[in-house]
Amino acid sequence: MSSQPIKAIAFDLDGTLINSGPDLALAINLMLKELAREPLDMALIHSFVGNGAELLVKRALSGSQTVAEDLDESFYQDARARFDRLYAQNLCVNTHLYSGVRQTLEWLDEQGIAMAVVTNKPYVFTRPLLEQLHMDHYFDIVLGGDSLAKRKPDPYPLQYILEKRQLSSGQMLMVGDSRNDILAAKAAGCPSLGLTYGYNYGIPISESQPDWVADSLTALSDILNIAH
Ligand SMILES: O=C(O)COP(=O)(O)O
Ligand SMILES: [Mg+2]
Repeated sequence: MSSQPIKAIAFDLDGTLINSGPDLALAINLMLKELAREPLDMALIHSFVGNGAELLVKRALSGSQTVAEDLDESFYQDARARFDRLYAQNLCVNTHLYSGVRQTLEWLDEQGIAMAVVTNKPYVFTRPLLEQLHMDHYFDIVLGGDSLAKRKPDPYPLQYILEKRQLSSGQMLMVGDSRNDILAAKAAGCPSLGLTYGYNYGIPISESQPDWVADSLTALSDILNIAH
């Protein structure tokens, strides 16, 4: 456990704050339909989430976690353009905040905790999604998977925020559902909370050994050790 008080939190988005899996699956299956391919099972598509849109689309076209070696680049580019259009049209059909998220963000805001979003989702989808879900005002820093030169599991996005906020790594908590979040936190020297309900390639988040594991974001009040 961090010996320093937590002053800031970096939140992952997909599978942590919002249940975006249904709409990601919707857009992927609409893309496959346009390509005259069979739809994929929603759980399988969810297991492809975590490394951003490029790998999501490439995995979907391959039908597996491992991208097919013979996947044609121009076929991918065509499919990706279709996905980008279809996901932009369906960002918020079934996407919603997980239970306890809004109340927890509201409470953290009241406590003066500085909050950022660090997602691997392309930025072009991230900002409109936060706005459509009326949660953009909680975050003064929002980084998409393509906002900086490197993305999670690289620590660079977290180091970028620490630098901006003039904080040491022990003062910022990373909260996420994927091993990429925990790997980024460990590499940056930040403490981490792993949530059990999101998308982690079908693997329990505890295997990544975050400092804390919880079933709900409301656990943050205990972790931050501030009287609620
Ligand atoms: O879009 C993804 O692949 C993952 O997004 P996340 O980093 O918010 O979980
Ligand atoms: Mg996630």
